Amino acid sequence: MQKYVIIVAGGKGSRMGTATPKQFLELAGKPVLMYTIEKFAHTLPTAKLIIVLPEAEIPLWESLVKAHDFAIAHTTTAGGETRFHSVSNGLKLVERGGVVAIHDGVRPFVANEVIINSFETAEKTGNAIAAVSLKDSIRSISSSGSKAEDRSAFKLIQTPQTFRTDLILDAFNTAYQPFFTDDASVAEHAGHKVNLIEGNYENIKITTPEDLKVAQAFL
Ligand SMILES: Nc1ccn([C@@H]2O[C@H](COP(=O)(O)OP(=O)(O)OP(=O)(O)O)[C@@H](O)[C@H]2O)c(=O)n1
Ligand SMILES: C[C@](O)(CO)[C@H](O)COP(=O)(O)O
Repeated sequence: MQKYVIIVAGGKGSRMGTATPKQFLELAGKPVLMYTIEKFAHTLPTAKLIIVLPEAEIPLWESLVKAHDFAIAHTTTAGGETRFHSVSNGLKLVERGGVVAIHDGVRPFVANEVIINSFETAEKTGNAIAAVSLKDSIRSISSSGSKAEDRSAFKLIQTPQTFRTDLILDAFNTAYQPFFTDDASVAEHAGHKVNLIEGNYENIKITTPEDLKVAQAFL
């Protein structure tokens, strides 16, 4: 089966608060997005890599590719208003009959084993969604205050979220809903049972400034 990887890097990074979107910020002299692409390229050398970028930042990416002599073959496409729209644009470059991992460009520390397991599981079952258990206590919040909850009833959801391409192409053939915060929610909305696989705790989503300090430590 042909393997595809869609790396979504079409966001603005508003919570990071930097003028340059976080996916292009450098860690030890190299943009975050290059680390993420390298991880997939080295783990799955035959996969087709599709990188979704903010339309206005495509020239910036092209200049970074030149400046860093970045030689990994990939196709770029423009993102959309939300992550759902960016994934939809990436899926336009994917054929039926394959398997596709959808991964956040700002999660450079995904483990090789997680990537491999996600493809093996998705090929067998239709989908594989990386997740980890909570380490902190949790409380639900309501107008009357807060209440302790059973953390074993919850998981933190990561990417990659990997699917047979027929399943996810059909699932994304729907109107955007605000609760589509990831690809699993789109597949579930289309009636599919979501299969969780073990993620890795280093696989943080670089979102706010302190995450950059953690990322430095993981290099
Ligand atoms: N319209 C969008 C929004 C997000 N993403 C990508 O989805 C991933 C996870 O999103 P998030 O961390 O929320 O990134 P941003 O939307 O850029 O951040 P913020 O919400 O702080 O603006 C990121 O790699 C981001 O670039 C995307 O491709 N297109
Ligand atoms: C896809 C995701 O990374 C899974 O945890 C997450 O849902 C993205 O959320 P965000 O609202 O774009 O930060």
